[in-house]
Amino acid sequence: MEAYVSAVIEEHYHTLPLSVKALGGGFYGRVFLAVLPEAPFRVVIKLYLYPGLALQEETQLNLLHSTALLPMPKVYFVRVNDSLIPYDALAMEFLEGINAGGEIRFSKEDMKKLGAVMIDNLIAWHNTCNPGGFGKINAPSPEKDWLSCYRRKAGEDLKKAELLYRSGKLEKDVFFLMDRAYERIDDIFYLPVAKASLIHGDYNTWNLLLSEDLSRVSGVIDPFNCCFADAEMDLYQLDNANGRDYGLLEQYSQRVRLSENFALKNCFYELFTELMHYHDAHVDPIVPRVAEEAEALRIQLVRFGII
Ligand SMILES: Nc1ncnc2c1ncn2[C@@H]1O[C@H](COP(=O)(O)OP(=O)(O)OP(=O)(O)O)[C@@H](O)[C@H]1O
Repeated sequence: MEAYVSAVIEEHYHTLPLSVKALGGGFYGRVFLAVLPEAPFRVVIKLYLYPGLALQEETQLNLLHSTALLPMPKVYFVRVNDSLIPYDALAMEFLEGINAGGEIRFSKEDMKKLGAVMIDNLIAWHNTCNPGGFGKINAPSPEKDWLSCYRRKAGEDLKKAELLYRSGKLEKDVFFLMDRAYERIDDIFYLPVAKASLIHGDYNTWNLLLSEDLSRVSGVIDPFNCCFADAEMDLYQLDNANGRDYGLLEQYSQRVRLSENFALKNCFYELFTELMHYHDAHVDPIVPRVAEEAEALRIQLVRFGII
């Protein structure tokens, strides 16, 4: 893939990179740092394993960038796949820093201070609202009601879970629980959501960067399905990776009053969204993780008298 990165750079900047280094990769892409002999000197190139995602991420990064308190990479350009380079590519600014989701040797209080900054930024996004309603960025006719918007999305996620179940990749109990929960979606989402908030969609500490000396949060990357939604849809990610060490959800809930049915919605969002990712990225579900998420949802459904 490094050769494709060089080709993207050469085509756009008319010079070959001095070096190309792999930075990482996840469900949907592979990320590289290209060093150039001239400005902008360092360019991050993300190659996407599936078409369409680069343009989506560009739109999402541009909107998040304009409303963020923390640095976000500027998008330099997007290149759609063709016979020369078979991957969609997004070129963006390199942000200095180390991954906040790694092993951070820091006192509890210092971790919490960094966590507070991460939460300030998230709240700024959540306070960025679309008066037109819920849905994708630039949706021509956003939905006035969150549940009407989310019911359709969760229905699509359920179909994806069913495909995983029918191909033997998802436990029957998990799929049946999702099916039952979906049937009762009106009872789960019984409180209207007042604001169509901008969400990042993947706000966990793996997507946050810290300065080398750990003194500040140096950036946020990698939104996914960033859109105007129920702000609480962003929150299950706060407990992912080492988010609890930064006290992320705890601090968010001290700043923003969570809804009465938050715990129930949180488990629903997590299970349905995670299964969608496994399906879309063609990755086999991690059985114990999914079982744990399903059990958490089952407990909440019982607690709320829904099953
Ligand atoms: N703009 C950037 N500046 C500095 N480092 C970056 C930048 N973008 C990505 N990285 C590094 O590359 C790694 C992988 O990036 P990213 O999270 O976007 O890709 P991914 O995990 O492949 O994404 P996805 O979850 O969409 O598959 C990050 O953890 C980070 O260390």
